[in-house]
Amino acid sequence: MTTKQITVYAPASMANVSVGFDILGAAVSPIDGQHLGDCITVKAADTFSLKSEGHFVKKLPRNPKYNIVYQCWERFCQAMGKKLPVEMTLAKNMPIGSGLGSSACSVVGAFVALNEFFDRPFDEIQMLTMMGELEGRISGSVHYDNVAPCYLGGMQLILNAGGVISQSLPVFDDWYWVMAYPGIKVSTAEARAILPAQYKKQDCVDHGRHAGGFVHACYTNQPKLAAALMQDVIAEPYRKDLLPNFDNVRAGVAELGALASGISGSGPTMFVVAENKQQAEAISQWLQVHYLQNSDGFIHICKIDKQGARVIHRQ
Ligand SMILES: Nc1ncnc2c1ncn2[C@@H]1O[C@H](COP(=O)(O)OP(=O)(O)OP(=O)(O)O)[C@@H](O)[C@H]1O
Ligand SMILES: N[C@@H](CCO)C(=O)O
Repeated sequence: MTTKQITVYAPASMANVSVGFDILGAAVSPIDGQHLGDCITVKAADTFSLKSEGHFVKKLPRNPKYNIVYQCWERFCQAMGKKLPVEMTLAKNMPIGSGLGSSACSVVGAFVALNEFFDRPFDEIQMLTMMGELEGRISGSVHYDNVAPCYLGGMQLILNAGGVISQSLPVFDDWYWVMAYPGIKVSTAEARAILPAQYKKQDCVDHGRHAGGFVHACYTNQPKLAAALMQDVIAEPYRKDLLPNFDNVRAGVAELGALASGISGSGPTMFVVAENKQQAEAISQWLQVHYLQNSDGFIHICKIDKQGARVIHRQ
């Protein structure tokens, strides 16, 4: 008899996308088919256990109870009203504190794997609510701009009104997203703590124009206008010093024809938008030399991942 087992892949995500601090995020996956995200397996067992493996496992908390996957299991059991004896395995393929939604990958992967294993007791809203809660424990406040795209795929606009948490935006299918992780860590909680508590009126007006204009450009299929509006007056001016040589790197990729560039989530990963594959490859090579800081760093040429978290193995 085979033991019931499910493995879920939860993709990386880029929160904010420059124009939508805490309200916009997109899932991304490399065009070469590699997995950029965590994989979580849930298997039938007599007692609960959690095992972690993968390239970035050494960066996880030593005590498994501090692993967010353990806390997701506890929260899922609480929602089910009973302790669920399963063996969970986290393949930690994402660097922590990267700006690629590493904790969101673990949170989404854990909830989706448990929900699939127990034949979907929870609907999309219940799942997203629990995911936001768990992500909030780590970063200090509930924001859905990593968990929603990682779970649902595509580019997600966080609405949080009228019983709706998030809905997808149309995306520009031609765009390539070059994601460059320099290999250093930026803590989300710390990158949030350095932001001002209040903003000038002109910044609020510009932010509304950029965010509203970007959504309009997506719906009216105007890629050049959308790219021109990808500006961040909320986080980037305060966070850019956390990234290595941000202004020079941005100027360098612009010279290579990049349509836009910015900080992925709270950094230090940078995203760069290229209008074709050849340009994406040239930008990737340039970033390899000018942005990566050590051997942990990497660059992936990505497309928006429209599927989001998915079962990749079931038995
Ligand atoms: N499974 C897990 N994956 C990632 N981080 C975890 C996990 N379990 C616990 N943590 C802890 O959560 C914190 C995650 O920090 P942080 O939010 O800065 O990283 P992140 O999720 O990678 O950020 P970002 O969303 O910018 O990629 C770290 O202190 C880390 O030790
Ligand atoms: N919107 C969040 C995402 C963190 O990954 C922030 O920028 O702080």
